[in-house]
Parts: sequence; C-alpha cells; structure tokens
Amino acid sequence: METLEFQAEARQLLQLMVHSIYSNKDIFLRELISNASDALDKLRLATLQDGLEADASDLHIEIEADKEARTLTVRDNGIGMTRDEVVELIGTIAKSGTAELLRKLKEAKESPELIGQFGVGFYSTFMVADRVTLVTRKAGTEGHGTRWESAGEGTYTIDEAPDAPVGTSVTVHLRPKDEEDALYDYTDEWKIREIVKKYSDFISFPIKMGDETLNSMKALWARPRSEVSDEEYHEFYKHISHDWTEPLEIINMRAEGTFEYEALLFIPSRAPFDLFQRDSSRGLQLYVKRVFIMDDSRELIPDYLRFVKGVVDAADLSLNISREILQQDRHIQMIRRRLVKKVLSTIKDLLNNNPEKYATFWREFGRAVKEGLLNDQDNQKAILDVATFASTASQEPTTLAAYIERMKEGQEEIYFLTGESRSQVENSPHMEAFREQGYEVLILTDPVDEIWVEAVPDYDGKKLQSIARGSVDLPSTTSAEDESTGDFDPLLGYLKERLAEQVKDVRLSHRLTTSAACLVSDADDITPTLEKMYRAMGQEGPRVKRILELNPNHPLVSGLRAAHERDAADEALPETAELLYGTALLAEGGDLDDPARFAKLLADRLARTV
Ligand SMILES: Nc1ncnc2c1ncn2[C@@H]1O[C@H](COP(=O)(O)OP(=O)(O)OP(=O)(O)O)[C@@H](O)[C@H]1O
Repeated sequence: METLEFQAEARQLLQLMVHSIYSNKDIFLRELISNASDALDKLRLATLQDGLEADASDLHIEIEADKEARTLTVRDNGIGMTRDEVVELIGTIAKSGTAELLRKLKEAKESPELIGQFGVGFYSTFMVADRVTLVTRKAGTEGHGTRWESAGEGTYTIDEAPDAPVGTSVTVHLRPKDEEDALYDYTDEWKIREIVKKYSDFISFPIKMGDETLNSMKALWARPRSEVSDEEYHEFYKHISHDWTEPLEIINMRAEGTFEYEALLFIPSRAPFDLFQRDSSRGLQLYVKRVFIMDDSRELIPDYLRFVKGVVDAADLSLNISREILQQDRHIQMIRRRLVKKVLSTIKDLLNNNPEKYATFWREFGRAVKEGLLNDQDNQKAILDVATFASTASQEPTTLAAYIERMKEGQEEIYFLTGESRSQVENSPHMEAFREQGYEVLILTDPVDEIWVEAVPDYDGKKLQSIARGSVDLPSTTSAEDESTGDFDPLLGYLKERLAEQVKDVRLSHRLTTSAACLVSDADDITPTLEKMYRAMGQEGPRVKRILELNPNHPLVSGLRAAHERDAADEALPETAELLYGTALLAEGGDLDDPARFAKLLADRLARTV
C-alpha cells in the first residue's frame, strides 16, 4: 500500500468540502451518479468506436445502503480507471483557473455560484463522509484493480484490489447525521429515492436500489415541453453544464423530415469565469438516437455563442462518427445554422418581451456575441438587431434601431466613440461639439468594439462613424473657421513642421468647443487603441500618425497665433507646440512618449505664471 499526497489545489478544495461551505449536502449523490453515468457512456462509446471488447448489454448504476456500517455505495459497470488514472484524476485538479477560483472562493465565503464553477464532483463526498473508498478496474485491462482511500485530509492511499470487477464503486463512510447542519441520514432509502428523483431522473441508465429502478431514464429533450417541469430542466442543465445556478432561458427544437434531430439548449444566467480563455470548454453534447457520442462538440455552435449549453440528438448520424467527420458533415453544418438562428431569435424575444432578462443576458454575454460581427457575416444584421450599446442619451443602453429613431434632422450617420471607460469617453474632447449640439454618441468600451466597428460598414443604411476619425461635418456647426482660416494658415503650417514627428497634419476643428486641441485619426487609418492591441499581440507595424485639430476660439490657440504672427522665431513657440500636442494626447487617455519631459515643460511654464 502506498500513501500519496493530494496536489496543493486539490487539498484546498477538499478543505473547503470538509468544512462544507455549501449548505446543500444532498448533491454529493448526484455527483457520484453523474460520474457513474459518464463512465457508462464512455464504456459504450469505446465498444462502438474503438472496438473495445466489453459487455455493454447491462450498463447500470447500483446504490447500496448499509445502515449498520453507515455506508452508502454507488457502483457502476462502466469504463473504470487504471491505477495511474486514479492518481491523476482523483488526486489532482487539472482544470485551469482553479487556483484563481479558489482564491475568490476564500474571499467570498458563502458562494454556491462560485463553487458551482468547479464541478467539485467527487470531492463533494467529503461534505458527508469522514472517509471515502473507491475501488475500480478499467475495462479491457488485465490484472488487478485499484483501491483508493482517503479521509479527505492531506493524503490518500492506493492499493491493489485483486477481485475488483470492471467499473467503479465508491463507498462513502457517512458522518453522523446532523439535520441542523443539513446532514441527513443517507442510508435512509426514502432519502435516496428523493435525491435520485430530484436530481438524476433523466440519467439514461437505470439507477437501481435492490430490484427497484429509481429513475425514469427519459431523455428530457425528447419529451414535450409541457410535460417537463422547470425543475427537471434545471437539474438536467446542472448535469451537463456543471453550473449550479439556474439557466436564464431554455430552448427546445425539433426538426422532422429528411434530417431529424432534437435539441435542448440552455442560455446560462451567468458567464463562466473562463468565457474568454482559449481553453475553456465549449460546444454542445452530441447524441445519436439517445446514445451519448461526445461532449464539447464545437462543430454544433460557433465560438461566439460558446456559452450556450445543451444537447443535440441527431437521428441519422453514424454511432461511430468522429470529430474529423463532424467538421465536414453537411447535416451538422445545417443543424448549426439553425441553432444559431434560433439562439439569436430567442435573444431578440428577450429584448422585446423581457427587458430584465435581456439586460442580464447582454451584461454577461454581449461581449462574446459581438465577436460574431466579425466571424459570422451571414448573421451580422441579426446580431446587430439584438445588440445594445451604452450611449450619451441616457444611462440605459440602446439598440441601433432606437438610436436611429432618435437621430436629429439631417443626421446621416450613427456616431460612436471607443475608449476604455464610459467616463473617459464622455470626457473626451472629441465629444464637445456633439454634446453641445445635442447629437447622441454611442459609447463603446469593450475591447472587441474596436475591431468589429471596422468590419461593420452600416446598419439599416446608416454608416457607423467614429467621432474621433476623419473630418466631422456636423450640419449645424457654426463655421468659425470660414471667416478666419486665412489667419491661421501660417500657424498651422508652422505647427505641422514643428510636430512633423508626431502628427501628419494640423488643422482647425469642428468638434471642439471648450478644449484647445484634440487628436483624430484619418478616415482610413487604424485607431491608436487598435494599434496598441496589435502591438500587444506582437505585431509591430509602423506607427500611424494622427491629425492635430485646433479650436480657433480657444484663447490658447488664438494667443499662439498672435505670438506666431508677432515673431515666428519666438523661443517659447516650440515648447507651446509640444505642450499643446501633449495635452491633446492626455485628454483622450493616450500615453505620452516622454512624460517626464512633458511634466518639466509644464512646471516651468506654470512657474512663470505664478
Ligand atoms: N465512476 C467513475 N468511473 C470512471 N471514472 C471516474 C468515475 N468517477 C470519477 N471518474 C474520473 O475522475 C474524474 C474526476 O471526477 P470528478 O467528479 O472530480 O470531476 P469531473 O467529473 O471531471 O468534473 P465534474 O464533477 O465537474 O463533472 C472524472 O473526470 C473521471 O475521469
């Protein structure tokens, strides 16, 4: 017999279980049944696809309670584990992001939603047990099985189990019952029946206690919606998603005819912590005629809808279909297209009929959905229809359609400004004339906004126009410039030469009312934020120069013009030019090349005024 140590993260998680931070302890049984069901799926699949020689004719789960010994055993005749698999799968937590979640959990104390994200699985047995024994033998292997045991502290033991049958049995040595602490008598048959019915009724293998089968085994997606309770849907959702919170929306689909399939999809009510991590699990479960084929089937749903969970059961696929074949399968592509349409129309329904749910949805998943504007050309319009954006019009987000309704007489374009935060965007000098003249501007602050606005030319015939880009021609702009442009020409020429390193042009502005200057991008150039993003991804490119716009009505600008007129060789002029440029850059939240130098110039200049 060997004694081994749990990996550090596993130990922490176990600690949390032993000191039970989750009030509902009943779920340990659900977790064991869920693992057993997965193991049975795997065995059946291995016989179908990998030619494993094993008996798959009587796959089932058994529950056995021993009142005397105070133990509960859950046994399956599924795939089982080798010794090394036991060490790897039960002794460690492989999921990325676990350390971070654990840290959050510690801070948050009571937080079932957070634990839900772990898929605590097997470890949840330690909420009710002071010792757990697992005996297993891998299907298709020779020799002895493996016996694993632990009290949930720092270590576990591993031993040979010569007589173990194929499959896995987990025996939970129950702690004394303590109903005040929601620790029930789990050897009580009535309690077991209740838990199985509540959490595991849909499991597709028989769950037996003695001669009795406790579950109905009905595939939820095959049953009419009116016959399934919300609770049953929710339990099923938890089973496939490992999310313990209730889903926001349930979607049933059924297609009959040449290619038959049924789908049951869930939109979660909360984004998983790893929604934006590359290795996050995504995709749907694929079944063929009620037989589980694979998890995480990415072919069934595009990446931008990766938060959608659920099952697709197709009638006409081969049972041993591989991932490679899936990628090319015409029917799968057709299902995928239909699912996307259905999800988008469901979001639209929420938007129109259930603003509160929609708001939750968009807050949690809007950032992901917007990726579709780049990757799913066919549905660009449908995505824009269900998207909402922050706006200067009110604190409430707006759809593009509602924005267009509010457009001012003569306004042809949808104005937006990207940035890091609402306040930064609102206070940007670019906003001044728009605010003054009552033009609404969309405030786009998600990183993905920088990118999709480049890919979407218009909505409903109205061009999307960045107010920090190109020249602005507000219909009602007073043309301060027209009478006085001539006067400014020498100064503009001077500044252009002086700041040639920094900007490609200097011109008078239509968008400023209170600030002296701002920077804008040329209509066809990439924006500084996008440039920064490319750089962060390691794509060095030439620096894109921008345009400095001056407010002719600002005393600093008119004063500068006067000074330049008086004496073009004035020593203070180059410094003022530099300060003017630096201020414009700071005002939009940009980074100065040499902040120390800027600070010194500014301090010296201020010193002369006090
Ligand atoms: N009854 C079983 N038969 C075969 N393998 C099992 C069994 N129970 C657990 N395992 C293996 O141990 C792994 C860890 O199980 P655990 O319940 O901790 O997490 P999980 O099932 O992967 O995650 P989750 O609980 O989120 O589904 C499983 O992924 C599976 O590979």
